Amino acid sequence: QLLSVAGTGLGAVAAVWTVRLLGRHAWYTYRLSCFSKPHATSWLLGHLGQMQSTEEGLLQVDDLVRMYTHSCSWFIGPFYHLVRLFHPDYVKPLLMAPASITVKDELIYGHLRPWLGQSLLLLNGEEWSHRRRLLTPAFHFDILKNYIAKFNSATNTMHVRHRALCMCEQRDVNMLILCCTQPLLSVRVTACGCWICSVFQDKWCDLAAKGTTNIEMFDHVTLMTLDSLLKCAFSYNSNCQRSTSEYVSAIVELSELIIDRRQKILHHWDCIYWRTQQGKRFRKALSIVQRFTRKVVQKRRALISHQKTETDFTKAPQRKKDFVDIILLSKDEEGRGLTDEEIHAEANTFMFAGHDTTGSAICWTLYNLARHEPFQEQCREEARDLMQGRDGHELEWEDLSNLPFTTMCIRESLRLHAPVQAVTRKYTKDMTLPGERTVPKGVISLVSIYGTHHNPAVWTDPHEFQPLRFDPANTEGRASHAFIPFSSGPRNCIGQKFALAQLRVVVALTLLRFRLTPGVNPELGTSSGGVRRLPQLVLRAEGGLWVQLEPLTLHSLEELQEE
Ligand code: HEM
Repeated sequence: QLLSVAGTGLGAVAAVWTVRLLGRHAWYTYRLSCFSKPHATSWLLGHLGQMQSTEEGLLQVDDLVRMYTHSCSWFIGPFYHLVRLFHPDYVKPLLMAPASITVKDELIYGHLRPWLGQSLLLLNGEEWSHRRRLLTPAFHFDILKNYIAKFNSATNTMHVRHRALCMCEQRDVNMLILCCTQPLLSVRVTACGCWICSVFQDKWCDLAAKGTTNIEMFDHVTLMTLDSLLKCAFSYNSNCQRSTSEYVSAIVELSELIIDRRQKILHHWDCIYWRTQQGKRFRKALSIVQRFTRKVVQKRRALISHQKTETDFTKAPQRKKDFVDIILLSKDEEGRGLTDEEIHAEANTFMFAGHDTTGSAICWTLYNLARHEPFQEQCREEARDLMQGRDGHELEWEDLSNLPFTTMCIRESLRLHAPVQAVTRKYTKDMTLPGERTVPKGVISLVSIYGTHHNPAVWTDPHEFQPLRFDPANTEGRASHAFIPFSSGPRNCIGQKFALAQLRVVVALTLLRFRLTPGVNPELGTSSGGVRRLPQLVLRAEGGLWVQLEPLTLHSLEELQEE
């Protein structure tokens, strides 16, 4: 009897829930009728399963943009209602809306919360404004200048031939590779009998010297961006480009698990996810990352409290301020700083938001230049002119503004292959768009960066790589929100100057040292001209992005002093 009462109770709750869900669905369908709606599978399931994170998914966006020019509505079962926007005039009012009425929706951002916590990327309203004010100084030019040497050094590590010092004579030696138990592990014996056992990863010059000129860029470049972020955030030299780092592997694993979770609808529910294998792996990787961040922050706080004043601290010999130093010292108007918990969240966000995005931008820029030899040559000439008469192989802060053509190529690549394909928002009030259309409060607005960057109503030949679009002489009259790789408005990317600085350093140094041509994916046997784009957390390529390297200055590279 008890069971049947419980059953009736549950049935009643389910019925009320279903009626409410359908009522809500009908209401949003009515409110969104001012937007065009692409063909849906049914009145109930809508466009469920039609949005794909594949090449076909991007081609589908191209079709929507061609057909609807500025926007359309979309719904995923009766659960989620979206407005998809892909025209600057429609994107602008939403991105420029005050952050006080903007909410990051949990559908896209919720899975990041266990890792990033209450950080700038995920906060809303007043808490977000307060945090943004506190963090903005950490991205000031004066701070970014200090990072240029770290960008150079991380790039050098990616490029140069590994040098080993003979233990007894303290000089370079030719090494014999004795055994290779794993692809990366090798015991190396020097001519004089010293041995060095380490986990090595061959770098671009090593590979080229061994005759491997066809390389996949994503793995190399992602490790390089992680290496430099660790140096900038924590002054930590992880050596992760040469040997395995537990922390770096954990970050890579977390990013992969987030993509995996997004794609499995049942894994969206915490009560299911944490019981799965993936959930358990996520927890394990997370604990490694959190332990690392906690340790660095604790150490640094202790160091600061040992210094009598802030001035003493900043005057501490040799070490320039890193991201953690700055956020540990930042105070609001009332003298309030961030708690340890908040600092962990921001440091984790810095690593998450900075590594894949910049890595993707670097790979696609190099790929586009590999496919366009004359543009590549022009960038190389620009970099050579800059370095002429110099002893060093390093770019300096002042050099960055003297690479106008390279910067145009980077911008064009960010347009054609934007690392972040879309951002989403919910608004706490109705938002009016051109043509008397209204996005009702609570509906998800999906700002398609890809769609806006490939909109033929905005860009001529949108699928062509044409850097001169970004020549100042050609940008006049372009809509302010036509180019939005870093989003725009109050919640734009706080790290964009950091990313652009790193991009210029990596691209210029790479072109000074290597000639790039399109590579061949050995598994698919296709040249990278036929690459299939893969929009995940950031834009990648199925089977990787391959280029052919031709070293231009091997001799001088070998002379480079590694840190
Ligand atoms: C090419 C590289 C990058 C691209 C394309 C990029 C793109 C973006 C985009 C589109 C957003 C808006 C996200 C949203 O509204 O949901 C964003 C936000 C953000 N980005 Fe970046 N980003 C890049 C590099 C970086 C770097 C290097 C850092 C830090 C070191 C960073 C830190 C952040 C943070 C903290 C936010 C949140 C800002 C806020 O909500 O106030 N990004 N980024």
